[in-house]
Amino acid sequence: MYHDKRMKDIEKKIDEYRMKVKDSGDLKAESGVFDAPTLKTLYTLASKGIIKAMGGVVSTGKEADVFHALGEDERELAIKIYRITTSDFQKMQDYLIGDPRFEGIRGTKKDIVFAWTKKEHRNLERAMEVGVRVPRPVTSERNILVMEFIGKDEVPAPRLKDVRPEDPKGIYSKVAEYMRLLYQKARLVHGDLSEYNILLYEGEPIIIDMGQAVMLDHPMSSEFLARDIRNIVKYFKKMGVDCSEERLNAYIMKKD
Ligand SMILES: Nc1ncnc2c1ncn2[C@@H]1O[C@H](COP(=O)(O)OP(=O)(O)OP(=O)(O)O)[C@@H](O)[C@H]1O
Ligand SMILES: [Mg+2]
Repeated sequence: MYHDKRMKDIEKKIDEYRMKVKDSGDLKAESGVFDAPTLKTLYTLASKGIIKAMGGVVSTGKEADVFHALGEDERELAIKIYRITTSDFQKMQDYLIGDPRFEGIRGTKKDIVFAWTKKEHRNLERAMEVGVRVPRPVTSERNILVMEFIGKDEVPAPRLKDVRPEDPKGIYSKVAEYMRLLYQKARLVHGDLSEYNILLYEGEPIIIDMGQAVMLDHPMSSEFLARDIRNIVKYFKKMGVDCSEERLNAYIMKKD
């Protein structure tokens, strides 16, 4: 076949990954991520020319694994692969409910994970459109989201959690502005915002992990916002920034 080589490269990378996984005795990751349908989806993305080569694992988690990859023009990509077998469907369904964009998504676990992947893609697009710095989404296909890799030469940017920012006050102001833009312009609440889901790249905060973000008319959106505010204020207070939940809330709510 004409795209044989590309596929072989991907296969090889995946085999290497499997080997690594086997060596560490962690078979869960292996069976959870690269099931046959996921492999097929990776092949589809490769045959469309979106993925040129798979790289190493960036992160393995409960719901998803993130890999490094190369795309067109050697551009670095992050490939987020949601697990079909081990994801928390109940939770996903709760977050999909009340979202007019995904009304009536029921069906199999697979359908829910696919809708979830698309939801993260759309949320990233929406956030980007209103000026929030997020990884630029490239495409999504079934349970795989392809996006801009935040980092350089296969090294991902650290999470806020992993570093002590030089200018915590400046970073706080940006994060507060992003929360406000999300709320006022995109009509979204992140829903899992904390130092775990903000990367620091070239001195700039970048918001990630938007799968669970909900629109303002979601029944839990106020609670999610209150929790996001609590997390952010707690973290930046620890970094010595003068901030409070009340003031951040007022700033987010302020209409201009
Ligand atoms: N676009 C990206 N560029 C670089 N690194 C990324 C990117 N997206 C995610 N990562 C890395 O992968 C990790 C997990 O990604 P993310 O937070 O989106 O998944 P998650 O839903 O939290 O997964 P889980 O909660 O199951 O671990 C992040 O903490 C970050 O280190
Ligand atoms: Mg995360």
